[in-house]
Amino acid sequence: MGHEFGKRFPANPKDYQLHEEVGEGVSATVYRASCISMNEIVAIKVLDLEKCNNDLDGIRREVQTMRLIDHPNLVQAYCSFPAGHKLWVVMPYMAGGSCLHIMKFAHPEGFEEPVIATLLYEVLKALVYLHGEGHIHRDVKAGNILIDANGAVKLADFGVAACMFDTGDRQRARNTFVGTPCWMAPEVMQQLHGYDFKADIWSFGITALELAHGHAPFSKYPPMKVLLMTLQNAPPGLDYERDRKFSKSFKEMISACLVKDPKKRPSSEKLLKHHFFKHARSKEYLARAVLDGLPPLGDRFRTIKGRESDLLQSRADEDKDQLSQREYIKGISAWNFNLEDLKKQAALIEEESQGSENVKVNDRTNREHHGAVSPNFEQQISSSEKVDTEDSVTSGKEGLQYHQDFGGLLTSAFPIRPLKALEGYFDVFEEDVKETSPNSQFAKKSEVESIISAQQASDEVDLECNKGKEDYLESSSFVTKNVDAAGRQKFFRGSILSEHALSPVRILTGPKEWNELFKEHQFERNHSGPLLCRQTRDAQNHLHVNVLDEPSEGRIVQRKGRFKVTSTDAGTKVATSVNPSSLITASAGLDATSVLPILQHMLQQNASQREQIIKAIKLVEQVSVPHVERADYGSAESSQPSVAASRERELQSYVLQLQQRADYLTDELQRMKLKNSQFERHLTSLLKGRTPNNDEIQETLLPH
Ligand SMILES: Nc1ncnc2c1ncn2[C@@H]1O[C@H](COP(=O)(O)OP(=O)(O)OP(=O)(O)O)[C@@H](O)[C@H]1O
Repeated sequence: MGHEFGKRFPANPKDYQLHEEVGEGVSATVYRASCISMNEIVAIKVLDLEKCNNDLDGIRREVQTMRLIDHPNLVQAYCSFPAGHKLWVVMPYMAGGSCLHIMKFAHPEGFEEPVIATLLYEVLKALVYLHGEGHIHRDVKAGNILIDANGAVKLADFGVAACMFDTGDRQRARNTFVGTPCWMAPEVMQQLHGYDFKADIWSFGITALELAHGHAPFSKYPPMKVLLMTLQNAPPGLDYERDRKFSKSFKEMISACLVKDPKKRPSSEKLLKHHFFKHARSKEYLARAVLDGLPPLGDRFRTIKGRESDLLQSRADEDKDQLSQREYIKGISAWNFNLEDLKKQAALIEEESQGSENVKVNDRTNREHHGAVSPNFEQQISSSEKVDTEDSVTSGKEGLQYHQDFGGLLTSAFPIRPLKALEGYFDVFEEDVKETSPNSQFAKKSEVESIISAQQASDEVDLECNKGKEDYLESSSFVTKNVDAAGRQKFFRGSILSEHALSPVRILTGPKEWNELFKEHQFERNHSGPLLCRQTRDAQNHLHVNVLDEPSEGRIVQRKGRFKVTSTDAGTKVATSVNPSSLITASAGLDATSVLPILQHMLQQNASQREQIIKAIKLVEQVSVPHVERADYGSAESSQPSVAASRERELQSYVLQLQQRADYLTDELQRMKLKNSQFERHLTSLLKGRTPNNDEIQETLLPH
């Protein structure tokens, strides 16, 4: 093949002498080497086939692409050949190393603007060529921008490059989840409509920020959180205040690249004409500005590696969320996701507000300048910001707040099917994704869905059944009245037990009332059918919250096939309480992956409590009837009025007690039913892929 100067490089390991290591990726180690016969320094990338997870097709593609491309700004392969279990790829030696390494070594705060303009201009020329040839690079980042001893810039690493002209399986592969999270375009994460070369433009914009700051946006967060933040936050950008040293044209160029709608991003060709690139300078300038005074690449590589291993050592005992930083230091890449790490990191995702605060401030500025955030994302942002507690009263507040917290939590944590985005890349089974997807579009007719619809149907019947009780409920003192903005009366039923102490006794004056009560509760038994059915099925499917499971690994809050999310934090909250209201409070602080199982757990709790109440009512009925009969019999038999009177008083007091108990149980049952229907409505609306609005939330709080 031999591109350079028409030379043909030998395809035999014996013709090369490996020197020091100059770079390391997940699947490969790069050495400075000599081609003995040609007396030339080259770089040899030694790909460990065993570490490549049998992705031989991927390797073949990488090598093929590297050999076919022919552009001064792309690292070409001179030749490649097997050596034992390894594959050697011979390529030009880029003595300056990667921009990431240079930054780590000498520019931790990033480069000056003229350097950035020069680097990016060269990279962009490479992209124009690649895109023109129908390739998407898919891994544009500082770690893949190499500089040679003369200051020439080349884009490297075609490990995940894809061809736009691929069809069939290869086209499907093109639409999979590859790249490095911080640099990955939202549409690549989403996998809704596939993506094209505009994905590289997004990564290019992120790389610009990386070169400006020394690190990519969100780089301190775990990959899973990066995904969520990229999807839900407005695009990152240069801050008009903090990044004052950078020009307006630089800020505008980045803004143009980091538009969430790929259609609104410029093509590489168009971007090349951006006035920012007028600041680009010569390779001589770059060599002077960046490489002067740097030790040889091998030495730098050793120093950086040493520093990193020291850092890793000193952080060995640190908290798990430091993991992301270490990943970044290692140079996290498309190929070095550790599935176990990722799962753990996923479990560590906390509520966004804290971490994304800075970004959001910045985002606002960006949004003003972008004006191009897709409506979808705007909606996601605003829905998570939506909070309105004005018309809630003490008892209702708790429930309303919960609904808002819960809705917000889910909206923010599941902006666009994160598991769907991970499908095919991590070992998340298709059926797992369907099961967990809040959007039923991805599920056939999921079990949860069918249970919900069964429950809804049963709720409708229940509404009919409860019509007659409205008066009773409204007159009850523990139905808290409130007036909404439209002047309608709203009723919030509190769940505080002390309220029941104040509730008026519902006097059951005769067998007719007892009968009615009995009928009502018979109906409740039917009503609870689907819930019990769900409990059984859930138990079979291990969908329940395993409160006491696997303590050594942290609590399992979700077990889905092989995808297991663990969270010590969440687990503690779940484990310490089985009281639904405390679960509600706890859930506000949980990561979203754990909310649905908690909700299921609460529903199960409600169902079993309901069953207990019904049993208790039956017991009360059985106990009370013989007593009444005995009273009648006793009074008929007795000829002594005083004995009869005292017996009657005794019985009356007993009946009263039973009535109070029955009342309490009825109320309890009502509350449980109310809670159930709230949760079910929530679940239904979540399955329909939207957050209920305030009216719907309030409606769910009304007694039925
Ligand atoms: N031709 C070269 N000359 C000098 N250094 C190189 C060359 N090619 C690669 N490197 C160095 O080796 C590192 C790893 O190379 P490369 O990115 O190709 O490996 P990889 O396993 O594909 O990496 P990744 O983990 O990013 O996928 C680069 O970041 C760079 O620092």
